[in-house]
Amino acid sequence: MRLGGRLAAAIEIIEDIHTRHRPAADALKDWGLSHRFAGAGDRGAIGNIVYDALRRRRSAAWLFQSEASRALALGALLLEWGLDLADIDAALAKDGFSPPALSDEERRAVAENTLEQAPDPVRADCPDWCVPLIEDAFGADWVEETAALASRPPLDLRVNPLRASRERVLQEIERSGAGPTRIAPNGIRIPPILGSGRHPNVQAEPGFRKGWFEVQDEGSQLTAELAGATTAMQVLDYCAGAGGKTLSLSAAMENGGQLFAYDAERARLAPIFERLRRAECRNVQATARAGDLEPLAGRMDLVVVDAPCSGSGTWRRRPDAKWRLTGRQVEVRLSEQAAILQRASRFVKPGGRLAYITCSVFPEENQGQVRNFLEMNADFAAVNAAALWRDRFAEHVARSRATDPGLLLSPRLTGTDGFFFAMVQKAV
Ligand SMILES: C[S@@+](CC[C@H](N)C(=O)[O-])C[C@H]1O[C@@H](n2cnc3c(N)ncnc32)[C@H](O)[C@@H]1O
Repeated sequence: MRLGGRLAAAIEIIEDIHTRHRPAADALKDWGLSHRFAGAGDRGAIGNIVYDALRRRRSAAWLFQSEASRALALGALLLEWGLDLADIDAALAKDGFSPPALSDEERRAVAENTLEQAPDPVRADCPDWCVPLIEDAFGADWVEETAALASRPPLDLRVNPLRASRERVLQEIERSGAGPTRIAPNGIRIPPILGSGRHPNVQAEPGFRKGWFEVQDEGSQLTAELAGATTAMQVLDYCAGAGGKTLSLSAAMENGGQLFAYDAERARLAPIFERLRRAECRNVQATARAGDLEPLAGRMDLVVVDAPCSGSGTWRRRPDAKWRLTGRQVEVRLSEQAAILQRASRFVKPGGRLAYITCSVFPEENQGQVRNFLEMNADFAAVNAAALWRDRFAEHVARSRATDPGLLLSPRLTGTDGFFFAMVQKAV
């Protein structure tokens, strides 16, 4: 397929996402199944147009003064693919499968509506209702910070030090353009792809099957590092999910101590068993039965709560979620988080710590939640997260944003997904 046909496919898929309110990944998968002639390169390029259109939806709509799927897809090419109108004209003219050529009205709209004149929420590419929340998080920088959440993400890997060194993994994937991450000690980054390119399928590498590395955003790696798990500890990962942080914690514990991985949803936890086996993590017991945790009450050195959240820090990777999210869903998350924090805190021993992590940038899910917890639990006090960061990542002190309590990571500050980290300690 050439660019014209790929553009036509992307328009069809964006239409499907909007009219049927479906996740982008599902719409792309269905399109692939019903267009089996399209190769992997075509599907990758079409996916890039769709995801770019969703990331830059308001900017694209502003340029064309239209919310139509066609405007969003064309906007993606102008805003993210480095093409101009002449490039698009040439691509459409060459390909019989192209959508109709640009109209005079479309050309006039693009000429008249530059992004410099656009209102802040348009340049930030976020829904209006989120603006007060994001402004509260980032103050005067909120437009630039939110715009960075609308950029293409890198592909980050975490090397498993139980199985391999970073140098060894870098050698294995050297053709991918990978290099060490800037901050995380075990991280590898393959930079964001350009245009129609695709990240390599790293999970097909022999090293992946041998447990040398996992796919994990650098921000997730950093929050797991900050939790400070060490060899002899008793640790509970209370919202373990598929185990991204569990694997990091197990490696930090050098397979020593005991690590309990719990998730209330059996299906979410299911992939952890294979991942633990592959990574040769031998200090982990995983369960979805809350009753199994009872003997651990009051005995944990460290409890990690990687709470369910709005996911607003991951909008680079899941831009469709940005437009589906509602204030009501955030409210539901807020009450879940408060309940989980309370329940998980029962397992902390006197003098032990609880790390609270989200992949949200909204203060009410983050420092607001921790403040409420501290108000209701006088036997806990905040640990200085900025000092923890300084101790571990001394060369990168200026990067994270201190909150009260906790700290925030973001694409613009740390080059990672948006993550919040806070630590509280129980009185002895
Ligand atoms: C952000 S995800 C965890 C991601 C995981 N820690 C990782 O690094 O891959 C949040 C998890 O919390 C789980 N969860 C939701 N409600 C819960 C509850 N009441 N108790 C424990 N886990 C819960 C969800 O099933 C989900 O897997």
